[in-house]
Amino acid sequence: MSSPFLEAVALSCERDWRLLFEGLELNLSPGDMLQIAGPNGSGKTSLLRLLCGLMPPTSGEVRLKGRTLHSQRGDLARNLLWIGHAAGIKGLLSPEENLAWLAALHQAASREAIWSALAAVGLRGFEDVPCHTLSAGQQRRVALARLYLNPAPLWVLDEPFTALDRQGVAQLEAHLADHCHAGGMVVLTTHHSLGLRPEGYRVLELGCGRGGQG
Ligand SMILES: Nc1ncnc2c1ncn2[C@@H]1O[C@H](COP(=O)(O)OP(=O)(O)OP(=O)(O)O)[C@@H](O)[C@H]1O
Repeated sequence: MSSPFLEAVALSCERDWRLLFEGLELNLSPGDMLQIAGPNGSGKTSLLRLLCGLMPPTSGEVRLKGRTLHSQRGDLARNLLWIGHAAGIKGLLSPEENLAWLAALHQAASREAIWSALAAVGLRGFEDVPCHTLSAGQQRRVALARLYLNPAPLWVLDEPFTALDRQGVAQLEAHLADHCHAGGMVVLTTHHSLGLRPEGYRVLELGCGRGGQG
């Protein structure tokens, strides 16, 4: 049997001497969407950071296509797109400039592709204004435009619905579901109840002792 695309094996995470979770197991294969749920401080963001290799686990390991994450750092950018809780964009740069350098971390994008991604998230006409002049929801939309540019199969998203209006939430839900239907994968945290759930949707609840996906 082939390995899952992403797998966490006996994962434990301790921060500031506090054990957030231990023995956590999860796996993702094409088409899957995994929502990490749990109360504030239960370790959702910490888990996403472990899955992206942004910090090491206290014990256990994360495997990408059957191989431990730290042995294949070079492949990570091709396989995984991380969008953190903060929009992660530079206020002095325009949406186009932000997306150009963020895309270049994975694969350079043409100006046409960037403008079309910005149009897809409703930012036509805002391509070249400094991002600090945009509203919170518009800044979030700039970050989310990366989901229209990046070919990585696995998207890891920390609170992606933050600051979006109702139309933005519906559009993002549809885009995530389309990605999964096309064989992509999504891991996300959100306190929002997803209205649109692809077939491979599951929830992993933190904050109730040992981890494990339900
Ligand atoms: N940089 C850090 N250094 C030390 N401890 C941290 C750090 N970041 C988070 N923690 C601690 O780890 C615990 C879990 O934080 P985390 O951000 O993973 O929770 P969360 O479930 O995502 O919370 P929320 O729902 O509020 O976003 C918290 O107790 C927090 O204080």
